Amino acid sequence: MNTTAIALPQHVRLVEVGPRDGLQNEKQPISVADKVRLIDDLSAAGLEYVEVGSFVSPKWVPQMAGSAEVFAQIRQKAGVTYAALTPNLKGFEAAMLAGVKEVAVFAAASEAFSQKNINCSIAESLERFVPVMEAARAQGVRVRGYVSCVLGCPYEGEVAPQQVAAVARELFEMGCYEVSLGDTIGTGTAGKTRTLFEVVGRDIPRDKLAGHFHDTYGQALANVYASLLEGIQVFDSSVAGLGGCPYAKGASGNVASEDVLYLLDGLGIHTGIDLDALIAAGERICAVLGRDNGSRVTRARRASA
Ligand SMILES: CC(C)(COP(=O)([O-])OP(=O)([O-])OC[C@H]1O[C@@H](n2cnc3c(N)ncnc32)[C@H](O)[C@@H]1OP(=O)([O-])[O-])[C@@H](O)C(=O)NCCC(=O)NCCSC(=O)C[C@@](C)(O)CC(=O)[O-]
Repeated sequence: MNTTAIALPQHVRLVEVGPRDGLQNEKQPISVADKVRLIDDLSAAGLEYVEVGSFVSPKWVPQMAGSAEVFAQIRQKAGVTYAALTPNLKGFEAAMLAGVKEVAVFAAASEAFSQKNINCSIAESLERFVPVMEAARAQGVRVRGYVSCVLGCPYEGEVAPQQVAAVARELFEMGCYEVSLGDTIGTGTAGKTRTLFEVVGRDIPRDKLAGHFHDTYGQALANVYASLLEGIQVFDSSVAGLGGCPYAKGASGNVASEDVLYLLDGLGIHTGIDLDALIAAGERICAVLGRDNGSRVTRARRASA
């Protein structure tokens, strides 16, 4: 592990995945109006990137079925990227019809998770992405890439960083402008996170990598900090810590956006996001869902108010 001191970045971009990763696993129906309100609250709070939904099979992830309607109704703010997940060409075409300007493809570093999540092997998933990348290039649409299970798999256990690097490299070489490394089940620790970015960073410039940490084992903020030390400047997070993965039993939500923002604010790192507005957005959606707020910062603020 390279432990040489690295200057922390002055600016970090948060990719808000709450409306997609956060809500995709909710069992109760959530109205289009509530999703739209959440997304509009998030952009108003200063988030520059919001993952709005997915164009996946409604049989697999029913909660994302209304993504086209959500796209049609959000108030698109200038300078904000509104993205969607597309697992194949069918999803990409549906996203284009809905007016989506940026998409994400998602692969896994573990074969078993790939089968459970998208019903194909890693190699087959990468083949499916080729026509998506071609269509995206032809239409001037940017594509972000995800790799799941980068620090552990619910079915296979340990995942070697070299295995993650191989999948990430494929995504990058096929044209993903950024690859987000997902600790899907939140088992990663700070040391493993640093090693992961050191290994993947040999093939892909670090300013083309992002960290995506779930907080199942309470390690997500430590892993964000470890990633900052490795020169990573983009993090996926979910307002109020919403979420969990339908194909990773027991996985909790992403690290709460409010808590990451508190960390970054404390380090003097600029994000352009207003913490109070973000807290209000999280409280509002939690009231709609009737669930506890997963942000420690919000809970602490509430307790001291
Ligand atoms: C990938 C498939 C579609 C393969 O599913 P499949 O069953 O192998 O696909 P298929 O091509 O055989 O098609 C089966 C049916 O699905 C339809 N279909 C086919 N494609 C689409 C589409 N795009 N949109 C809508 N419908 C679609 C297709 O038309 C057909 O419909 P039928 O004839 O049975 O009525 C399926 O497995 C799927 O939708 N999986 C979704 C998985 C998902 O969304 N997981 C959560 C997101 S990933 C994640 O959360 C991790 C991440 C990114 O956050 C990072 C991390 O934390 O690790």
